[in-house]
Amino acid sequence: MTDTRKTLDVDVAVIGAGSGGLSVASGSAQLGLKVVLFERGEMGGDCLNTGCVPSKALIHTAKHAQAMRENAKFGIAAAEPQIDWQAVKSHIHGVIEQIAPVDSQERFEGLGCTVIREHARFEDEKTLISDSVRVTARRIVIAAGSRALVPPIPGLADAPYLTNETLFEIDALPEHLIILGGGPIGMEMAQAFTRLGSKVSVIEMSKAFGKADPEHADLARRKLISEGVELLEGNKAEKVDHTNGTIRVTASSDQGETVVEGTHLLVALGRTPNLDGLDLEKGNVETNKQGIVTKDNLKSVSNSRVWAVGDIAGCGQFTHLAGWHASIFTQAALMKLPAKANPNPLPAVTYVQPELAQIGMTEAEARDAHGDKVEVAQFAFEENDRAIAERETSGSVKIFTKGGGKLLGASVYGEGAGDIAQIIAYAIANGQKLRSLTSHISPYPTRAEAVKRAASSHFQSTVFGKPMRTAVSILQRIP
Ligand SMILES: Cc1cc2nc3c(=O)[nH]c(=O)nc-3n(C[C@H](O)[C@H](O)[C@H](O)COP(=O)(O)OP(=O)(O)OC[C@H]3O[C@@H](n4cnc5c(N)ncnc54)[C@H](O)[C@@H]3O)c2cc1C
Ligand SMILES: NC(=O)c1ccc[n+]([C@@H]2O[C@H](COP(=O)([O-])OP(=O)(O)OC[C@H]3O[C@@H](n4cnc5c(N)ncnc54)[C@H](O)[C@@H]3O)[C@@H](O)[C@H]2O)c1
Repeated sequence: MTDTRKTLDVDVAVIGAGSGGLSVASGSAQLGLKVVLFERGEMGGDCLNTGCVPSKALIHTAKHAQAMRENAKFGIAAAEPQIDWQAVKSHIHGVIEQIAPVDSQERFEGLGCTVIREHARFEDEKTLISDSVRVTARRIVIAAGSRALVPPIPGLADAPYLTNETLFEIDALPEHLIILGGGPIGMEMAQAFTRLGSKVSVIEMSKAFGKADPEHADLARRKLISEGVELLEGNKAEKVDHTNGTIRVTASSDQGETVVEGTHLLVALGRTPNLDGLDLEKGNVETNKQGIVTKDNLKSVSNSRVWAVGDIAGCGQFTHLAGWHASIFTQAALMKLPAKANPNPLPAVTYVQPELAQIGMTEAEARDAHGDKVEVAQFAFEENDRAIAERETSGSVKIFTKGGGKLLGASVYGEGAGDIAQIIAYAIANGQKLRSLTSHISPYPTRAEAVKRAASSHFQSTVFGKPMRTAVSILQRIP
């Protein structure tokens, strides 16, 4: 049979139109390069269609529902919210539709990219093929993302389980949602569905919010439990079975076996890279369990034409990291600059309410690296006037430094933590020291004042200590 594929020769070929691939394609096209962008599914990838956007839209709905229950403290009659799940889904899809034009085929064609809505795979080290085209490219960027990891837990594959790809499409609110995994997906969805009226049980083999600051994770954990989430920590999911609409998960812990019965099951046990179907051996692209094996500038270790960005680069799964990767590709591959993918610092925000934000090193990582030199500057929202006015005072800002005020990382737990933490991320990224967080006028009353107050607390003893008091008293003699 004759091969009728159209042949294209381009500067940059991108596999995947998610957060990473779209940023690579738009940057490359705007630099005047010839770009082909392959997407086999929806433009926008996970973040827009099945990840960040629908989850945050759902979380916001749930926040409103919870506010109704808690209204009495503001002098408004509290009420149990009536949830119209179909309307909630319309809200979620409305949000996706509103953002979708930014990621659309039309927009990228407008930027000059050739968009091929097909599955791409390697033919050889410099060629990609899909059903209708054969593309040779100077640079090939793999941005094929990841999907929910479904481990070989006996019975799971045969059970009617949900993942982030199906969760936002369910017909009715779950009566009892069992969630496997207490990471960001599990905990964000646990709080949201509990607030919407589902009974939720989370089965987590270790600790929920396991990557967060332990003190802040504990506050977040208690908050979710107080709202009704059943949290089974230290419980490993070992077996799943289902009959007549009931799903049973058997979990094991040091105390023995527990069986949890529910109506729905969400698998949130981490992610696995979308490596299959790419014929990576033909492209001589080395992989491991995390994804494509790259150098520290994201270039493949085995094929110098190939680069990896986003989840498939195997070094974290965040939309902002995928965007950062795209900028590293642009600098390293296109501008030949010595850019490195190691983000400084990487923010990780879990959008439970209140939010839980981690910037750069955790305290434990800081102590591992710098031992006793690590100091913690902290300020609690209990003493923040805005937090008091809004009656949401849980949490604090914690900033981790080493001798001389070098900023290493921070953890913020509290309302708006993701926004507040950006001030610290900016300071770290620009090589500023702790003192720099005290040198601006912070508007009153804002929660972000807590950053300045935390940083200032570090200098309290210097500013108001005995030597300074003595010096000031002497200076008062000067007329
Ligand atoms: C429920 C959930 C909530 C999340 N919330 C957040 C959040 O709040 N903040 C945050 O920063 N991150 C969040 N994330 C993570 C974030 O969604 C991902 O890190 C991000 O989408 C990764 O972007 P990517 O470009 O690497 O991959 P993706 O967005 O997955 O895009 C990859 C694209 O490649 C396409 N593709 C794959 N193989 C091929 C092929 N062979 N040919 C053609 N096309 C192909 C896929 O169809 C897909 O569209 C969340 C994830 C989930 C699941
Ligand atoms: N707000 C955000 O930025 C956001 C939100 C959602 C997802 N994400 C990204 O998606 C990634 C994946 O999230 P996730 O929550 O699916 O994964 P995760 O890897 O962060 O958490 C999975 C959890 O499952 C537990 N686990 C594993 N096997 C188990 C078993 N057999 N029984 C019980 N527990 C088990 C692990 O201990 C872990 O705590 C995140 O790491 C993050 O990068 C980000």
